[in-house]
Amino acid sequence: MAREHPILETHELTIRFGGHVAVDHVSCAFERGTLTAIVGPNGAGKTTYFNLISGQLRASHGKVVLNGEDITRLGVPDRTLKGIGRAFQLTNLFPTLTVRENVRLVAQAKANLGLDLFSMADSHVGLIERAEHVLAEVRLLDKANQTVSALPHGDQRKLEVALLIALGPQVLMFDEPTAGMSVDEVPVILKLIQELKADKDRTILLVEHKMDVIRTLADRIIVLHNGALVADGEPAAVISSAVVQEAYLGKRVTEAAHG
Ligand SMILES: Nc1ncnc2c1ncn2[C@@H]1O[C@H](COP(=O)(O)OP(=O)(O)OP(=O)(O)O)[C@@H](O)[C@H]1O
Repeated sequence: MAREHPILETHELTIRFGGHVAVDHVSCAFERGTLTAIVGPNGAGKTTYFNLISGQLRASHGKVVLNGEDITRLGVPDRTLKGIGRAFQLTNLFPTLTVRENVRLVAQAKANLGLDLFSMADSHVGLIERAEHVLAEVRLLDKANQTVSALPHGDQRKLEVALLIALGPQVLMFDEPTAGMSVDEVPVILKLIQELKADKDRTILLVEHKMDVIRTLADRIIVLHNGALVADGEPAAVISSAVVQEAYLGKRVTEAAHG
């Protein structure tokens, strides 16, 4: 069977801040329907690499290619429209509106109907249905009528994922999705990401420090170190590789990974 081209590619992607090369000629391809964890020590360039892919930062050199199209020169809104969705970037929730209204507004924006809450939307059955479908996917349908400000923190994070999904992204990017979560909330978000992963049309990139999370979710790990890609492969092989043990994981984290 002929292989499709990867959904997302970076070619020699590089950014310099003054004399410091934060992301250094990173070439990597991400296949449809896979979840790749991006790991590396603090300051390795993981978030900067994410920013270059989602458009928050412009590359000094190299390219970002989505579905075969060079999107390097596009800003965040255009990249979002083309299918790159980044979670937990901003708290975009409307706190005084209900859960359903929040998702419906995003679905409405996606449908290019504008952001007027009181426009035709309430009679717009399709948008409501779309919102409810998304809420069912993140297991929030039973809270559709609740005001966002009254939701527990974990449900607000689920709602953020719902807003992301309502945009219909092909690539979903999560930067430390469990950071700041309580022990009760972590499994909920992990299960949610696992369920999102089950949809083979979606490609997920995950920046994560916790090895147990990576082991649970990732099909593949790439390792950044000093801005450069130093390892790439299946989780077990990458975690046990000498380069990762020495350059990144170290004894302490390895112990944590088995703990
Ligand atoms: N806007 C900026 N201006 C100058 N330097 C920056 C900027 N953004 C990031 N850097 C530098 O680039 C390097 C990579 O930072 P980045 O935040 O991408 O690392 P990281 O791997 O995500 O780290 P962490 O795991 O701590 O979040 C760091 O040395 C950081 O100080």
